[in-house]
Amino acid sequence: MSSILIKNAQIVAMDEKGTVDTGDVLIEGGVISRVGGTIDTEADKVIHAAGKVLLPGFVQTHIHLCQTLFRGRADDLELLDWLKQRIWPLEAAHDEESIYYSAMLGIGELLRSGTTTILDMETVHHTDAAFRAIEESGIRALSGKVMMDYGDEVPLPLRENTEQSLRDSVELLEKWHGRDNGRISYVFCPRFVVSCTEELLVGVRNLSQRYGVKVHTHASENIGEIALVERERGMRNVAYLDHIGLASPDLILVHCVWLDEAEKRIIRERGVKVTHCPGSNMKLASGVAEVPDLLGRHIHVGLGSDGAPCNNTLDMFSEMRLAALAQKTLHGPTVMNARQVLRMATMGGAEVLGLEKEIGSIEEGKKGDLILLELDEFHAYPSFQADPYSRIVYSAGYSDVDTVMVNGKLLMENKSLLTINKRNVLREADRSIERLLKRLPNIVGAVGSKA
Ligand SMILES: N[C@@H](CCSC[C@H]1O[C@@H](n2cnc3c(=O)[nH]cnc32)[C@H](O)[C@@H]1O)C(=O)O
Ligand SMILES: [Zn+2]
Repeated sequence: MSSILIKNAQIVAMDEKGTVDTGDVLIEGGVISRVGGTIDTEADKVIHAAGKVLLPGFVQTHIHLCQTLFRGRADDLELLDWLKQRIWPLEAAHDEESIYYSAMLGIGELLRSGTTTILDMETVHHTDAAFRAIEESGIRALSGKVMMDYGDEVPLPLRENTEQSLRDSVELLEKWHGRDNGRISYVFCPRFVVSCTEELLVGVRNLSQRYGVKVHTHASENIGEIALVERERGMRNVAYLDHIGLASPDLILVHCVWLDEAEKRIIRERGVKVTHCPGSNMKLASGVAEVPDLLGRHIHVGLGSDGAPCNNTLDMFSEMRLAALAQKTLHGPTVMNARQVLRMATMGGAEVLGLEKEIGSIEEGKKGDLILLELDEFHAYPSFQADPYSRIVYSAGYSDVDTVMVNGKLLMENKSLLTINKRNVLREADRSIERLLKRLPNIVGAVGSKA
């Protein structure tokens, strides 16, 4: 049984009590076995962490690894142009290799900046390649192929047959769900109501119940979407999802910017989970989700950066900052304080994923998903009696993360990734997007070379 002993860290535990304490943490067999005080024991590895901050790894509850290769290729566009002229054609041009490097590029960025768990929505095809990247990298992930079987504007290569979409999903589920002692999970990912038939959504509901697997979808991101759903399905978006039986504790809705009172009640009463993506919502001008209101209703809300082309980083520090500042602009400076935001980035995300007993805080019995921040820098000083939450949320950043572990396995040490060959991934990401852009005109004639 391998063990890691972390010595003299400032432990910001993110437990219910809000423990902040300087001391040692022992991880044995991938699990946190002791927290706090001085632990004098032998360990396979000892990390001297004096002056560093020990945190639970960040949990991001909405990512599109398959879109990391499209970073910077869909900026400053109207949302539907963003989606239909750029993202869908680009996704349609993916092959196994480009999916793999898109995922590796994204995971490299996520681990480098302290994210240890993700909820990831892939594209229609080649999802095996994303799972391979997830498996090799060591990140904790729930992932699934996107499902879309409806809509004239969906490019043909992405437009699925209903039965086939369900079958392909189950095939991936049977192959990947529960891999590596549950580090990898499958999740059903119908893209959003506007691109799914009712038959598909009901099929997803039945399979989710049969296999005990979660469902993740975009919902109520923009005004046009909810109007379209209301026109076509005769109900508001979340009300419709409830009507067809999808609203349950296993449903994770991302965005939820445009909810009415009845929909908020549905979410609360059915135990539906919510993901907030402030960077994406601001960049695509979707609106500002009513997060303080949702939290006030005891709805579980996690944070995510969405795909690289609508953010454009996958950095949780940036997302935390935006989550706080966006609400202050609207509701005054006292809402969304630093501790609340950090909770959303850790325990809040764990609750959204149903993993609150396993990750999200530093407590005995939880998995060794931990990060260390090295804050010995101008931007994080003075450190004298500094409020740790303020320091982490408002001052710290991407490059301060220096150690990352998942399941007690070191994935980054001294700012160097151990499971990902950075040089190779950067080079192959460039080659992959170059080849993908060459394929693009053949796949979707309508898309110009600028895409
Ligand atoms: N990041 C996400 C979604 C971006 S599209 C943003 C929103 O546009 C919505 N949408 C898609 N097609 C239409 C449409 O034809 N009219 C109005 N809204 C749409 C859709 O529901 C989604 O919430 C992704 O990569 O899939
Ligand atoms: Zn998204």
